[in-house]
Amino acid sequence: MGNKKNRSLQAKLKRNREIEQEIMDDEAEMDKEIKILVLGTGDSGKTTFLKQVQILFKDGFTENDQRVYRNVIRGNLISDIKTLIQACNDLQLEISSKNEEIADELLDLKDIKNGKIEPYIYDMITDIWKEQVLKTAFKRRSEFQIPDSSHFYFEKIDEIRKDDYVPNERDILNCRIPTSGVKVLSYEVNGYLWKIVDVGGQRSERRKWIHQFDDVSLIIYVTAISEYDQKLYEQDTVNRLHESLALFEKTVNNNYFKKKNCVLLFNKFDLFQKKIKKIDLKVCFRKYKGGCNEENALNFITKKFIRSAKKGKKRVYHHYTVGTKTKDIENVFGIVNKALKKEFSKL
Ligand SMILES: Nc1nc2c(ncn2[C@@H]2O[C@H](COP(=O)(O)OP(=O)(O)OP(=O)(O)O)[C@@H](O)[C@H]2O)c(=O)[nH]1
Ligand SMILES: [Mg+2]
Repeated sequence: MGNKKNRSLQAKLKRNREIEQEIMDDEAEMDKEIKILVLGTGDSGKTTFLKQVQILFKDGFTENDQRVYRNVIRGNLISDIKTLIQACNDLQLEISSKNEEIADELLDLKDIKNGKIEPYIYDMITDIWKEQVLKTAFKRRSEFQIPDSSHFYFEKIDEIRKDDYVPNERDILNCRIPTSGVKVLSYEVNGYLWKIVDVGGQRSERRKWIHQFDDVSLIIYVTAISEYDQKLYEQDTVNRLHESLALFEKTVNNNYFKKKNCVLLFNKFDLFQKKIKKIDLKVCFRKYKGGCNEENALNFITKKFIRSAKKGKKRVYHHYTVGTKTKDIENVFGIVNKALKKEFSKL
């Protein structure tokens, strides 16, 4: 009788210990940190990805963010119009005589950072943007450097110039500020602490990457596939997609990430779809023979990237994205969870 009681007590104690251990394991798992490093060349869409994370997993943009972006958007209006006027001059696209003076005056303007632009300057930008040659220059933008989204802001200048203008999500997602240094976004989801690390992708920024290589759970590599006919901002003799492919190969095969999975985002898919109808991928890859066909071009680029990852324990998941579409990035997290599932069982 006594033995039976004793056995039952032992079993209870054993079960209690098991439960305690399960709770401890759970807590240890909860404390686990998921560090995702977002890499890629400049202008590929890394920071846009982080902005989407802020919308999806944090509370979106603060009033301070909105103020900062408003000032940048206004400042970009000036620097981008100057770039377009200069491009017209360089490409010998003649601005009509009635706007010549305006063009010269705008070219002489200093860049602004505080978001304060005189009304007559907004008027000048509005007038000159009506010039057909500026639009022609914008269409030829692969021959010089200007953000793809600049026309979006010229089109809504009447709203941007208002005293009470507050940029909406779309305005902020399209706004270009090249990253310098490292930015980390942290949040808790599914019982894990997520740390998403954004770095600058331009050549001078890449030497800072190595300081972020420890304890990485996953790499997200962003490449802008629409850039196949564009040259680097840093060196105007180098094709942007060639640079991105070479950097991907170097990154994904780096010893640090040998055993880490990678999610490869073929970004700027919207711009790619428009471009491939007119510009053959041959301008970038001489061996490509698929013509101006979206599927052929996409298959060719996808294979080039996937094949450059050496076979090993890691896996490269790929996905086509429009970085400015929140739904697209939400879908990426389905893949991210899959890629991390082995290590983080709660996902
Ligand atoms: N049309 C379009 N624009 C995009 C897409 N993804 C990003 N952009 C825009 O591309 C520009 C550059 O994006 P960023 O996220 O700043 O690029 P980045 O990789 O962080 O660049 P660096 O900080 O210089 O390394 C911004 O104006 C974005 O709005 C996309 O899929 N489609
Ligand atoms: Mg950036």
